[in-house]
Amino acid sequence: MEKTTDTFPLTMNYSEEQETVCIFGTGDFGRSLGLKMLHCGYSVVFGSRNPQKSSLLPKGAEVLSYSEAAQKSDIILLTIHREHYDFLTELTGVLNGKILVDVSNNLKINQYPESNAEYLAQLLPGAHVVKAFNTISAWALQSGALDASRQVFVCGNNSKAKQKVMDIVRTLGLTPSDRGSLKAASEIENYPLQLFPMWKFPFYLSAVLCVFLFFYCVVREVIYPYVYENKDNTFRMAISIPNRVFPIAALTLLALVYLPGVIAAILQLYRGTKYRRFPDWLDHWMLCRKQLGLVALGFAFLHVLYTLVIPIRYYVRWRLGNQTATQAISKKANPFSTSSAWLGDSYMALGILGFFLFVLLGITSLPSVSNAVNWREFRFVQSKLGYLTLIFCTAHTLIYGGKKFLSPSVLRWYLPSAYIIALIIPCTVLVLKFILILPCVNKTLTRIRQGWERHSKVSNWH
Ligand SMILES: Cc1cc2nc3c(=O)[nH]c(=O)nc-3n(C[C@H](O)[C@H](O)[C@H](O)COP(=O)(O)OP(=O)(O)OC[C@H]3O[C@@H](n4cnc5c(N)ncnc54)[C@H](O)[C@@H]3O)c2cc1C
Ligand SMILES: NC(=O)C1=CN([C@@H]2O[C@H](COP(=O)(O)OP(=O)(O)OC[C@H]3O[C@@H](n4cnc5c(N)ncnc54)[C@H](OP(=O)(O)O)[C@@H]3O)[C@@H](O)[C@H]2O)C=CC1
Ligand code: HEM
Ligand SMILES: [Fe+3]
Repeated sequence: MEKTTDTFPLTMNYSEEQETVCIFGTGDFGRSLGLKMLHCGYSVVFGSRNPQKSSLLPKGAEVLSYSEAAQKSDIILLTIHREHYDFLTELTGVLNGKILVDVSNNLKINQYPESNAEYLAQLLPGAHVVKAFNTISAWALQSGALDASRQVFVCGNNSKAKQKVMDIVRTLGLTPSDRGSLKAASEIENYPLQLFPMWKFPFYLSAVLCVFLFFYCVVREVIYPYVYENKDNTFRMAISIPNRVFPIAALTLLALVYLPGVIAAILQLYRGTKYRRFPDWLDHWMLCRKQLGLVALGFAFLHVLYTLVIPIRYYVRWRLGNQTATQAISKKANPFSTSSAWLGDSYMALGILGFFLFVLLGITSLPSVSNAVNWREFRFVQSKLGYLTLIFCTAHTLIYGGKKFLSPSVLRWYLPSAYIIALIIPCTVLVLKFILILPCVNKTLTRIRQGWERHSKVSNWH
C-alpha cells in the first residue's frame, strides 16, 4: 500500500511551474488571501506603498512597489479600499490588458452611484475587471471555518478573465458562482451588507403582532377590571397575558405561512394561466414562508413552556385551595361534568398533536434532513402535514373557546376574547383551502398548473 502512494506523488496535479499572482495592498485581507494562496501552491507577489516597511507578511511572499509587482503577473487582486483606487491611474500602462480582481466592500448599501468594480473599470478601461471574494472574510480565510460562506460570487465582462478567477477560487477550496457581467457587481457588493433579509418581514410582523396583542389583553384583563371592580390584575402581565400573546402569534403566523399559497391559487384561477408573474408582495411573501414558519414554531414553544408552569403558579394554587375551602365550608361539592372533562381533554390533546406536527415541520426544514428526502416527500410534509398542523392548532383554540364562544357576556368594552382574534386568519385559510380542493375547482387549478391557459385555448380556435 505504502509503495503505491510513493509512486504517485501527491503533487501530480500541479503544473510544472508555480503560477504567480499579484496582490495589491498588504492589509488584513491581502495578507490572509496571500497566505491561503501560498498554501494552495501559488507564488505570491505583494504590491505595497512601502515595500520595506511591510511587516507580518506571510513567509515566502515577495514584496515590491505597486508598479514592479504588477509586472510580475497577469492577474492582480486589489485588496485596497475603493477610496484609494485613484492612484491606480498612474499605473495605467502596466495594468493594460491585465486581469484586475476587485474584492472591495462598502460600509452601506448603495453607498456610491456605481458599484466599486464598475468604478474600477471606468478608471482603467484597458484592464479586465472581475468582481470576486468580497463575501469571504479575512478571518474565514485563515481559520478555514467557512461552511455557509464557501460561496464566492464572481462577475465580469470578459469571460476568459472570469474563468481564470473562478479557477483560482476553486483551487483555494471555495465554490465559485458565476453571476454574469459586471452589471451584477452592485448586487454582489450589497450581499454581505444584508442582515438576514428573509427574516426581516417575519421579525417585524411578529413584533407588531405581539405588541398589539399585548396591549389588547392588557386593556381587557388589567385596565377593565381596575376601572369596573377596582381590582389589581397587573400580575397577569407576567404569565397569563404572554400565554395568550404567544400562542395567538404562533397560530396567526402559521396561518400566514399557508395564506399566500391560497392567494396564489386564487390568482391563477382568476387569471386562467400560471404564466403571469405574481405581484412582488406575494412573491416576497412566498419566499419567506420558511422563516415565518420557524418564528411561529418559536412562539408555539414559548406557549408550551408557559403552559407547563401553570399548575405551580401561586395564583392557580391559591385559587384551587380557596375553592376547596369554600366548598368545604358551604358543604356543597362541585358536581363532576363529563362534558367539561371532554372539552378540556380534547383541546389539550389537539394542542399536543398540533405541537408534535409543528416540531416535525421544523425538523424537516433543517438542511441535513431536507437534503435526505426527495422533493415529493418534502412537499408532503411541508404542505399536507402543514395543513394538518394548522387544523389541529385551530381546533385546539376553537375547543378551548368551548361554550363561552361568542357569548356576549365575555365582551369587555365591545372587545371579544383574544382567542377570537386568533381564529380569524386560520379559519379563513382553512375555508378557502377547502373550497380550492373541491373536485371541480381543483381540476381547473391542476390543469392550469400543467400549463393549460384559459385564454390562449380560446384564441387558438379563431
Ligand atoms: C415549522 C415550519 C418550517 C418550515 N420549513 C420550511 C422549509 O424548510 N422550506 C420551505 O420551503 N418551506 C418551509 N415552511 C413553509 C411551508 O411549510 C411551505 O411553504 C409549504 O410548502 C407551503 O405549502 P402550500 O401548500 O401552501 O404551498 P405550495 O404547495 O408551495 O403551493 C403554493 C402555491 O404555489 C403555486 N404552485 C405550486 N406548485 C406549482 C406548480 N407546479 N406550478 C405553478 N405554481 C405552483 C400555486 O399557486 C400554489 O397555490 C415551513 C413552515 C413551518 C411551519
Ligand atoms: N478584511 C476583510 O475581511 C475583507 C476585506 N475586503 C475588502 O478588501 C479590501 C481591503 O480590506 P482590508 O485588508 O481589511 O483593509 P486594510 O485597511 O487592512 O488594508 C488596505 C491596504 O490598502 C493599501 N493601500 C493602498 N493605498 C492606500 C491608501 N492611500 N491608504 C491606505 N491604504 C492604502 C495598504 O497597503 P500598503 O500599505 O501595503 O500599500 C493597506 O494595507 C477592502 O476593499 C475591503 O472591502 C473584502 C472582503 C473581506
Ligand atoms: C403541548 C402542546 C399544547 C398544550 C399542552 C397547550 C395547552 C393550552 C392551554 C392549557 C391553553 C389555555 C391557556 C389559558 O388558560 O390561558 C391553551 C390556549 C391556546 N393554545 Fe395551546 N397548547 C399546546 C399547543 C398549542 C399550539 C401548537 C398552538 C398553535 C400554534 C396553540 C394555540 C393556542 C391558542 C391560540 C390558545 C388560546 C390563547 C388564549 O386566548 O388564551 N396551542 N393551550
Ligand atoms: Fe378572442
